[in-house]
Amino acid sequence: MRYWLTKFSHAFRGFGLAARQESSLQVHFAAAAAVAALAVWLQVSMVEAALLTISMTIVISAELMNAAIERLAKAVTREQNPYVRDALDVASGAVMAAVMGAVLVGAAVVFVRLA
Ligand SMILES: Nc1ncnc2c1ncn2[C@@H]1O[C@H](COP(=O)(O)OP(=O)(O)OP(=O)(O)O)[C@@H](O)[C@H]1O
Repeated sequence: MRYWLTKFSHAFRGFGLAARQESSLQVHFAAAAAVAALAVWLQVSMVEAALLTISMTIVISAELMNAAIERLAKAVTREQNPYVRDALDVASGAVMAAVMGAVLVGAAVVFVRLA
């Protein structure tokens, strides 16, 4: 039991740290809140709400992984390094892919509701 409590405390520490320090994560939180408000206003179905929730969770998870990779990169070297550059850019690409998917899902839900 103590093992799991320790693991959760580490996870919550990481989440809180990223939430405080990563401005892009704060933008995603604001966007998620706006999407949630829009979903309530549009009275989306349970399935649509689940799709929106999964999409937003993927974006926030990708942003957390990106923040983790940025910190690891800084720990590895402060010098210019082509592998570090590729790793950081691929991590940013993962966030961009997640955001594009979430925008598509959001647009589809809005289209279906307003059509
Ligand atoms: N050590 C490095 N070697 C080579 N390229 C790097 C290195 N560090 C950063 N870069 C390049 O600069 C880009 C921005 O890096 P990073 O995200 O760390 O910058 P930042 O401005 O501090 O970002 P943030 O504001 O999100 O903290 C990376 O995507 C990568 O292309």
